[in-house]
Amino acid sequence: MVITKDAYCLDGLRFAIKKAKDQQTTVLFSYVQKIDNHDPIAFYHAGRENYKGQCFFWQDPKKEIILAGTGQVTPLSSTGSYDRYIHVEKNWDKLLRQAVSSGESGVIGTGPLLFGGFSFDPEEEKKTLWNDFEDETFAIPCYMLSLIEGQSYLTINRICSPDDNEWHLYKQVENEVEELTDQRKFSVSPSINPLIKQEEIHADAWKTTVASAITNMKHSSLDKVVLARELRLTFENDISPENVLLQLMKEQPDSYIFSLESGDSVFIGATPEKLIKKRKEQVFSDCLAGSIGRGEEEEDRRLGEELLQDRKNLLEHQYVVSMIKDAFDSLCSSVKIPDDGPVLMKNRHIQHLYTPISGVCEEETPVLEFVRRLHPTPAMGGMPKDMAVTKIREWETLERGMYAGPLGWMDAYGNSEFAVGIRSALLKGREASLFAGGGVLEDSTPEKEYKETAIKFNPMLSALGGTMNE
Ligand SMILES: C=C(O[C@H]1C=CC=C(C(=O)O)[C@@H]1O)C(=O)O
Ligand SMILES: [Mg+2]
Repeated sequence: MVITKDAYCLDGLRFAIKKAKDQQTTVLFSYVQKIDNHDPIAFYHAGRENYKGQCFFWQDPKKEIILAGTGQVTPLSSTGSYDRYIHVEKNWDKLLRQAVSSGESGVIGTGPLLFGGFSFDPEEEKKTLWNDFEDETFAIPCYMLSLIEGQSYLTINRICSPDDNEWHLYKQVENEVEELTDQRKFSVSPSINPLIKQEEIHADAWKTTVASAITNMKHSSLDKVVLARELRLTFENDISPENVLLQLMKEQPDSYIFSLESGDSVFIGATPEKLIKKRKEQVFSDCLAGSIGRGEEEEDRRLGEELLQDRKNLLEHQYVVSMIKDAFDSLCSSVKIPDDGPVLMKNRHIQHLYTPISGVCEEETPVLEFVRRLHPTPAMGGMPKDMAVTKIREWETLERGMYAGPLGWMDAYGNSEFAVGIRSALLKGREASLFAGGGVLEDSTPEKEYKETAIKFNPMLSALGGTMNE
């Protein structure tokens, strides 16, 4: 990527178009500007007026990086059966090699940035629920607001061709930016949207599947499989993703809050689970598996203690730790895991066993090499990995689509972060499909797993305004 010293967007555009002319190619142009503090949901909302189906939102648990993107300069096309991680990485590298960046360059989470997600299993039989999404749905936004350490940055991205005119492009961008950053237009009032129907999809059949998975595990080398189910909600009016995001930000402040739009669908959620965070040579992941509900003070403490002592949950967690450790060991020169066992991670509706893991790798190691080796961890798939994915394909009746898949971003400066798309829902007009799964082991019971998944629906149920599970 060429970083120009141009302080003005127009100068940078001129440089990019000249480069496109000289090399008879297309050039990704990126301009970054510091702007006055701006509300990311207002930006997202404004973006949906012209770019509905092409917006995204991201907020990490520490609120280090908040992103709201709108429009797509170029979606990364899907090519069928290949290594999808290499495909995304190669296309991204190719675009960056030709890129020109100007303005405030070099700030994490600004400038050219690829945002999107991978489906859980590209070999899953496609029905209709997820037909708006590809197995890898990634794009570079036309406009992006980044909140980094309290400072707002606006990124403008464009693909420049040899015969583009800089004035023409500049005027177009200027008008669009004005519309997007006009906060006066913004009033997301938590509108009343009555719930018409709330339906658990094949709950009894799911319990039967869990029971036969348990039997299967007793007679095979399958140690763990995560089985998921669906809850479907219908509202009177179209669901507003802005309202859902606002609610999630309020209720799940310690989770990743995300939305990824494609066509008429919005994949949205508040996931507590990091898959991989990369800051140059530093990498981090979360081992999160093993769950119990929350209670009033004393009850909550007792539940936490119970979880920390529970053999089944500790084993369910341990499979995740050892798999993530192996993946880190294969790519890192050093790996750190606390040696005093898991601690509790408490969110509004649920508590989990949690072990953080970190490592140091070569700065050049592609983040998607980590994603490839990690996904799906035994918290999303099972153990052994390939066998569990095959069994999920065979046994589950829901369409997972992007649920439990890696979702996140990569910037041009060696920073990236992917979470796993759980505690999530697919919104389509008036309908929401919520997903929740649980780690099934030999000594699971279908009833307990059923209750655990019921609790896991609650973050999305609460944000959408559904009837909460106990
Ligand atoms: C698969 C989900 O959660 C995973 C993450 C944390 C704890 C889990 C568990 O205890 O079963 C699951 O492995 C989900 O929320 O849909
Ligand atoms: Mg569990």
